[in-house]
Amino acid sequence: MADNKIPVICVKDLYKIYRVGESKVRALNGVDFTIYKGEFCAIVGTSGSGKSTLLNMLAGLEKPTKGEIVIAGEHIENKTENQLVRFRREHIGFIFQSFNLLSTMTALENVALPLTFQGVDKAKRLKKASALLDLVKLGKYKNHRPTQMSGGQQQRVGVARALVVDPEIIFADEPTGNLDSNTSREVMELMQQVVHEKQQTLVMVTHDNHLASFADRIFHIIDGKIVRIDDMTGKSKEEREKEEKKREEEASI
Ligand SMILES: Nc1ncnc2c1ncn2[C@@H]1O[C@H](COP(=O)(O)OP(=O)(O)OP(=O)(O)O)[C@@H](O)[C@H]1O
Repeated sequence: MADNKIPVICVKDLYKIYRVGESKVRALNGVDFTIYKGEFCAIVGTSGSGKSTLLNMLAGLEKPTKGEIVIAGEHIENKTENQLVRFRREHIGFIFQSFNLLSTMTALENVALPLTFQGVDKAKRLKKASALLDLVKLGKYKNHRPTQMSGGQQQRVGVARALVVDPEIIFADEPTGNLDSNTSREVMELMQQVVHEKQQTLVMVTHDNHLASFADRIFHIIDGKIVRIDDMTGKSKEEREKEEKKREEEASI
């Protein structure tokens, strides 16, 4: 990460309280943090800890009960639905667990699709999509449809599609949930490399400590609160694995 840190996501005193009948669920219970340009951050926690709620708030898909969210310099908590649609289109890329690729389109067409919405002309769209598929090492699969590719290859198409519009910020929700461990590692290393090269900002939510260990910083969420942030910046793969093992041992005590 650069020395001059540029804040990209600032969250202040964030609460999300759901009412279920007579009772209240504090899905987010006072969350504060800042994420900087060029960072890969993982939000890790068990099922029901509040990860998806937090990601939905950051993406403006749900309104907080209380608190502030500033993304790329703009407060998003008070934006209208139309403003949010435009905001997401201009600043944010999404990578989901289910790849959400269109089955009737080739890999190239799937990756080029988001550029259509930006009004980019066809020749440019295909050129850019092609370069992205080369980047995710799918140069030979440009004309394959999703059903003609493995799960890992489809996920890499999903990564290429999220990156094709050069989003400042990428949100990923369990991005390798359907993949085996080797393919997961490949996808994570790819995301790590691309985010650092392009100085984008990646926020990933996961329940998996091993996946989280690929991040620069790991935010641990329990019962709607960030209880600890581990800084892994500059640590080697071996050091990360050692720390992950230590965390697992601590968790089992
Ligand atoms: N729409 C809703 N109405 C009521 N309660 C909700 C709603 N959405 C989430 N919750 C509750 O808020 C808490 C946090 O849920 P959330 O989905 O954010 O957890 P999570 O960490 O993403 O879990 P998982 O890994 O299982 O997806 C849980 O107790 C959940 O039951």
